[in-house]
Amino acid sequence: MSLPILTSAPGKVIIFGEHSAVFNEPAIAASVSSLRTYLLVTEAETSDIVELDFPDIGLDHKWSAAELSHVSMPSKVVAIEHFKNLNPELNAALEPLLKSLHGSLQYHAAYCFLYLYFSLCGTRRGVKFTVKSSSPIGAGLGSSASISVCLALAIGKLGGHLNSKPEKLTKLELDFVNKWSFIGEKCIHGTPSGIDNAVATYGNAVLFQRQANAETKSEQILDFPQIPMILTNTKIPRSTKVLVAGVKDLITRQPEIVSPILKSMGQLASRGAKILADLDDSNYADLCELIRINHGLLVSLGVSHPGLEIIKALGDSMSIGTTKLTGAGGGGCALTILNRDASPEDVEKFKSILENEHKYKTYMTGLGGPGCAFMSSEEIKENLPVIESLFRKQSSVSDLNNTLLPGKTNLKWVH
Ligand SMILES: Nc1ncnc2c1ncn2[C@@H]1O[C@H](COP(=O)(O)OP(=O)(O)OP(=O)(O)O)[C@@H](O)[C@H]1O
Ligand SMILES: C[C@@](O)(CCO)CC(=O)[O-]
Ligand SMILES: [Mg+2]
Repeated sequence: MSLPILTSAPGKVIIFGEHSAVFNEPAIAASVSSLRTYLLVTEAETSDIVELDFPDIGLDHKWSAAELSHVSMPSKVVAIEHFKNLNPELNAALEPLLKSLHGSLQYHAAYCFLYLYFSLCGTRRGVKFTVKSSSPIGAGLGSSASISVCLALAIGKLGGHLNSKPEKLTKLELDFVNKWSFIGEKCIHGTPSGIDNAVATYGNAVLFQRQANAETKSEQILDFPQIPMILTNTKIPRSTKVLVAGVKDLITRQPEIVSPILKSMGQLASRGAKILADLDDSNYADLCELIRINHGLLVSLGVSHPGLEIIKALGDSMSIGTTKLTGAGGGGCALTILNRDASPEDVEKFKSILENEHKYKTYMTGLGGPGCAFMSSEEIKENLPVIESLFRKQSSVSDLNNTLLPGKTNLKWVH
């Protein structure tokens, strides 16, 4: 596909089953309609470099043709070969390209990019990749999966793997994006379950389960109910990679105790899926009860944080709803499912205490909605000045959403 290329993918909220999903238990997640990542691929200033411009994490890096020439492409573009273990030769070859990057945010984003770039289109030079996100980064709402999906789709197109139909992404193409974005997630956090990239690829909501043979089973939940919910970002930084590794260590130390907890979490997700398929006044309290139990089990795995417990304690003491951490925990976000009778005044008070006293950020966003998408080169070219201005450092989340949010603007996205 010719340049420019523009891709997008949503963030997600895990309703049931974070952490247990990594250990092959079922889990439920939904895409978040208004929190998305966008990737623009354009010609670089010179024809012999590859440039990353990721202003959200302060990364602007150029690799020269000479540096890139030391890495050879893996011989076969078969995702399954990278599934269990990332390719050790490619990893070793990428190390010198990554050594000047600062901190884990930049390192992991660039590693994910380079791995997909060399696997899917490694000889192309003179390209610049710019990423902007309206989703908070490293906060439990699937930012790593949404950037991985944007990269897998754009690089898949650049490498000529995904150009079968101009007017839609076929099922096979979505499966390709899902597989390669899972590999991108592996670069970012080691042992992902694959639930985040599945939701970011296919959209809507999924009942997901990783299989023992590393394959995944995800059932789309098309009519996901709009559960009245507040998402609160504590802004406490954390890393999914570190938290997932911590749970693995705990299982190794306490297998008899922790394995049944993970099993219980899987049961919560299965039971939750049945309730969500038929949610009404009669079973709403059951849903809230499952949410409360899931949070308690996550606390027992050691992945909560005092900052998340503030949200839970406030929600409980105001009797406004039921709170559970979402995503990997350790900071980041919690969701509060509002009680049916929560008054608008109480909801406002709850949000205002969190925002003003604790300096947290709250969101009320719809769940479900489109997965990954791209824009045709013609559509981008017609709107290039506007689109390029959005990818500059100073553009805000509302600028991004006002102009680019799929389904909400006049620009045509292809799904
Ligand atoms: N907009 C972005 N620009 C650059 N890098 C990003 C962006 N969004 C995410 N990333 C990459 O994703 C990493 C964050 O991934 P991490 O899995 O820790 O958090 P998360 O995906 O937001 O939360 P969770 O996995 O719990 O849902 C960052 O370190 C960075 O490398
Ligand atoms: C913590 C975790 O379960 C969810 C992160 O959003 C990790 C994963 O499933 O990959
Ligand atoms: Mg992540």
